[in-house]
Amino acid sequence: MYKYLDGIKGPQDIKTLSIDELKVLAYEIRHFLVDSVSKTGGHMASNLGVVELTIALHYVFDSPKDHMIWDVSHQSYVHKLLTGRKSEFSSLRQLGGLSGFTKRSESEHDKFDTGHSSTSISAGLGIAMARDLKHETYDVVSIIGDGAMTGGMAFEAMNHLGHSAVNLKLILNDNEMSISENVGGLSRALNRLRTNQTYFSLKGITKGKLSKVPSVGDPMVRFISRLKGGLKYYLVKNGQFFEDLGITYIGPVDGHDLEALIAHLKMIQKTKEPVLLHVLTQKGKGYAFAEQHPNRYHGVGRFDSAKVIEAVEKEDYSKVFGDTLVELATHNSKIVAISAAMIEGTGLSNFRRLFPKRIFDVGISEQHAVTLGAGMATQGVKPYIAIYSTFFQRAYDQIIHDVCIQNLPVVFCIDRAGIVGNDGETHHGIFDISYLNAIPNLKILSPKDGNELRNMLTYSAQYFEGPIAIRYPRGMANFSTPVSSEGWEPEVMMTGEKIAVIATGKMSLIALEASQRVASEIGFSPTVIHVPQIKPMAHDLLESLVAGHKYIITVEDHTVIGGFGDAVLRGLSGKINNALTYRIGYKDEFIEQGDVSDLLRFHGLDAEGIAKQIKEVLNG
Ligand SMILES: Cc1ncc(C[n+]2csc(CCOP(=O)(O)OP(=O)(O)O)c2C)c(N)n1
Ligand SMILES: CC(=O)[C@@H](O)[C@H](O)COP(=O)(O)O
Ligand SMILES: [Mg+2]
Repeated sequence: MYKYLDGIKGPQDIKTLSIDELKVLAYEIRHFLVDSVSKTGGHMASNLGVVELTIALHYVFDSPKDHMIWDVSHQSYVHKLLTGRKSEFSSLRQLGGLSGFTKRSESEHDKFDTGHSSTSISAGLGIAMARDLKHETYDVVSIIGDGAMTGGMAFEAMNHLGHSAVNLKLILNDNEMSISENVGGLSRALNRLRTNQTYFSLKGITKGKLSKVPSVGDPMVRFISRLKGGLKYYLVKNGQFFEDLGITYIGPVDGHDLEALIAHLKMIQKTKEPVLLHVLTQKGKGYAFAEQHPNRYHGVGRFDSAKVIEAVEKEDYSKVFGDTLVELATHNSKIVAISAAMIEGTGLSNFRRLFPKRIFDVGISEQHAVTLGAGMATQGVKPYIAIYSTFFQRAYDQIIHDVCIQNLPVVFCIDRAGIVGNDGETHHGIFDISYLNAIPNLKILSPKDGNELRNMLTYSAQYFEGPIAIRYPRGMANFSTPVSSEGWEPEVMMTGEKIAVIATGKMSLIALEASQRVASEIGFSPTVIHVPQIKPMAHDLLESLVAGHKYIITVEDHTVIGGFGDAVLRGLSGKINNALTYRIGYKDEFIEQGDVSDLLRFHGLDAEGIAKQIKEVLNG
């Protein structure tokens, strides 16, 4: 039971609370978040950091009339709590439950669907421009983290915003962290703003005066906007970069001081030009374990809130990748690793520890990461660019224009290929085969297990004929199967008749399990073939392996539109004696959130579902 939080049905309910009551509300929200997220999993530390900021935003602005755009929106839980969604938190990120991100379909208070980083300024500017075109009046506020601010889209949008002089308000939520420590020149510049001694000696005066600002006519507001020297000079000096772009910089302000936040937000509410309020927050604030280890508490599974989450290394595909790359790099000084703000997630922490000069965290800039690797490859350096499948979408032109046209020996290590689970539709990696298969010169590999991933990486270190993409899924790696092919030719995993089941990646083992089920249930054995190399595909060999089969079923953890099945069947077309063909994978739709096992079952991609479809095909 929470004294204030339980009574919040919408933002109007916090507007009547006093500052002291809002402080109690902030405490209650943190308590609720830790309790609730420990049972469902979710993004913990970022939300704990924005409790006061979100309260202050909803206190000052008038949602849903005013529009708030949360960048990435992994930090939007407090916003969801204040907009009437508390009772749904037990379903957070589960199949059919509350999303972990903002969704327009979920609430009138969610103004844009996000999940990928650095879109909030573009989206906010688009909304604000549409508002002006329609002669409407409301405020648009984009809330962007210091990590998300490193993304190219944010810079492109600020460049446009300053020039267009549209009334858009930016809140820079600066906690000095991306998922791990934030990097880059911008991060250093923000650090200078935070630690400027002149500023802190004046901070008391600034805050004291600003917190008394009641309206646009207030002397302090006029004072700030009129002065060319003094305080204005001093504020301008602090945010020179933004000011030069045409965006008024205000701050920094303590993001856990409700009174100061409210005063500053009221001040920017009055401006009609582009303005950025720099807010300093602490990631994980108020929960000691998360304060000490903000990266461990960035995205969590279910956890015991009374104990710290230990940094255990899971035997997942990312670890296989990271461990293998360390082994390869130990013997080959030309190997380097490139990551776009995902060192931990992609399994590169040990690599960074052992080879700090040969790893490059470029911030949230997948496009730059790819072209950076291309530049290195022209000089004989061997870059391994590790990016999640979903974020790799960002770099499509760079993959084609900068790597594949020049046929450069870059290795793309595509983590989280296939469905990822609870992050949902913005994060599933179910399009990479479709979008990569069309690109000439690119070799695409898709291991069935951890052993095969290791061998593919070893192979890639000796491969200089062009670029390679190796795609592997989120989750624990299987090591139980021997790797029979080093040339990545199709591998017959089970010899049978009539039906040929052709799969790739982790689905090969699931298809094998399904086929073994069918064999033990009804005594019928299909042929099961694993295809480790999707492009170029060994169609001639495949043709001979499926000869005489009446039905061909392809299986992939990917969309069937332009996916693996299409690639198999395109190459076999006209050569398979009118065999009937079926594609098992995701239909032409975005896939919802949920545990991976639930989603596979729901879409007929678990062993039981595939076995059922094999039997249906057999029975006509
Ligand atoms: C294009 C893209 N690349 C990578 C990510 C993964 N990612 C999610 S949150 C995050 C860090 C964001 O840092 P910041 O904006 O400062 O928010 P904080 O977590 O510190 O609150 C990253 C890298 C993403 N969502 N989108
Ligand atoms: C919000 C975001 O994009 C990341 O935090 C993502 O949720 C990480 O996913 P993994 O848990 O698979 O590393
Ligand atoms: Mg941050």
